[in-house]
Amino acid sequence: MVEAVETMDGWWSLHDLRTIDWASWKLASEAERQEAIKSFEKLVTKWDTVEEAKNGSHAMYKVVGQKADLMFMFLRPTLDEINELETEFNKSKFAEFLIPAHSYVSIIELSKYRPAKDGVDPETLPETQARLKPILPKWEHICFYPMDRRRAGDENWYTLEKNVRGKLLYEHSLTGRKYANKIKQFITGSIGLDNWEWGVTLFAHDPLEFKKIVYEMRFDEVSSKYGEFGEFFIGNILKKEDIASFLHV
Ligand code: VOV
Repeated sequence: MVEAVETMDGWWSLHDLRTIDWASWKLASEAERQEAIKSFEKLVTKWDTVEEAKNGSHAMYKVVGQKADLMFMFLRPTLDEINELETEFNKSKFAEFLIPAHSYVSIIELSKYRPAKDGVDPETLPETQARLKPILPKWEHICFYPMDRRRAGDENWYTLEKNVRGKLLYEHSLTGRKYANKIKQFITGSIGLDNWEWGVTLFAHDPLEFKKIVYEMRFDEVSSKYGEFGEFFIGNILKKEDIASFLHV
């Protein structure tokens, strides 16, 4: 029987995408719009406080294209906290002008393909803990997409021996390392949690780097033979201080 791989699981994650109902936003009174903006800013301040206390993290982006207008990525220690956060958001004045566009539930995941060094469980290392409970970068651009590992005929990831999968992922990591300082990647696992097996969230200063890394990785065996991809979402950062001008009509 093929051996599964053990995973190290960190903070829970929610990608929450919303479309702004611009028609009702424009029909609202100026006082109502101001109330909605204030409610949104208040929430962001609360999320910032959680992040400062290192009890979670968030990212907030304006989506390019018509799939949504806003993309949030929330990280919290428990699924309950994720749920509380989205419910509080849904109850806010601002949410009266938002239409859910898409959501994705997963958990920050690292896998244990490499044998433990000197018998030390990697999960106990501070650097691993920092990667499992990361503070998301506030870089200018985000790219999010879900993916699966193929399970078809001879191209079946789940019938490959663990050491073969480990080797293919090691080769994948070599391509990834070329993008150090250009791309920050967060892999969230969603097997048993959502429709795809992993979520890939990338941050970049230059959005062209998304195309470059994804293109180059398409030729790595782990992607060319065993990668299946879902919808892509691309966004530009929305800073708290720019909320009012972004929503100005
Ligand atoms: C920015 C660079 C970068 C780097 C350095 C990097 C490195 C690594 C390492 C070392 C490992 C394995 C151990 C672990 O940490 O789990 C992984 C794992 C993984 N990756 Fe990756 N990846 C990157 C980037 C990166 C990208 C751009 C993609 C999308 C691939 C594409 O074709 O569109 C991706 C996917 C994944 C996935 C889905 C997994 C989990 C697969 C599984 O079967 O378990 N990844 N990845």
